[in-house]
Amino acid sequence: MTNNVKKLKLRYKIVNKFNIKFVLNLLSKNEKIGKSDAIEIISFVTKIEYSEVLFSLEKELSRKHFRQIIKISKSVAKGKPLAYILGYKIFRGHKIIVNKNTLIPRMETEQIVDFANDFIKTNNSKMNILDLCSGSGCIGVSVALENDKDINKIVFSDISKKALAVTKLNIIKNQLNNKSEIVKSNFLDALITNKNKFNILLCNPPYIDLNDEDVDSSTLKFEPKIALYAKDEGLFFYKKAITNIDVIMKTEEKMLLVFEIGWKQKNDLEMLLQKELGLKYNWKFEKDYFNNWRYLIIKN
Ligand SMILES: C[S@@+](CC[C@H](N)C(=O)[O-])C[C@H]1O[C@@H](n2cnc3c(N)ncnc32)[C@H](O)[C@@H]1O
Repeated sequence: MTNNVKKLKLRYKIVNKFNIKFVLNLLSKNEKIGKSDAIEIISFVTKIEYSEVLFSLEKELSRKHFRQIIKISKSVAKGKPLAYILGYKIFRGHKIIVNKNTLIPRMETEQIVDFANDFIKTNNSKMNILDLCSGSGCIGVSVALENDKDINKIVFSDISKKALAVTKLNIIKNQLNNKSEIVKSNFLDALITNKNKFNILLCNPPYIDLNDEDVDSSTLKFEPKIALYAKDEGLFFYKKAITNIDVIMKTEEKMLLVFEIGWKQKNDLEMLLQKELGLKYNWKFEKDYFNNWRYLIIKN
């Protein structure tokens, strides 16, 4: 027997006996595949719950599953976001459907839901909520799932028909149809025309300056440009929202607005708020878990 055939036979033998531990080890050798991605891939292919994968290390994998895992891992190693391959992203523990027409929900954005949850818990009345620039709908869906009884209605709004189709899938999958509405709108335009008014506005708008060259290459290559960039050094949508608070919010009741912001935008936004709002409403900025200024919060 030649050496090569021996090697092949040996490989075949190994490849027929691999378990999850072996595959995790194999994937960990590629620095472009994070551990959580590796677990997510194994979970997706084997249908073992994500939380159970590390308790199933001795479980043997079929050749078919092994091949699928390797195929997905190769795409991830080449830079394709895992969420687009799997068709979902876990956001606050909720499985959110995504595709190439929606931004992949980010960890930073999860905190917006915390601000909303705190506000809802300290106010008794049933809330009307706007998820503005909804994309996949991750923010509004999470708020609805986490505050079942205290919500009257959630409006999901975006300019992209294709993104709103994904929002719709997430609403249906989570059985939120009876309290959700979808409005296609160029930012606030259609909402204002419809005379919609809200207690809570949550918004992660496009906020990258058109001239910013410091954008992650995978984001640039795979995620929709319309979800990323905004005019006026990235401030365009904040300006529009701030100057329309009285039109879009139920200012006679308790109100909350939360915006995700770029980590370099706090100073510019402070000047804008001083100019446009003065002392009319209270505002503050909060940091994310990475210690970056990430949220603008406005209340009455
Ligand atoms: C940064 S993404 C946020 C998506 C989602 N809320 C999230 O946090 O993952 C911004 C979203 O704004 C939408 N968008 C861009 N321009 C818009 C406009 N003029 N009016 C309304 N939505 C817009 C994009 O389609 C995209 O879905």
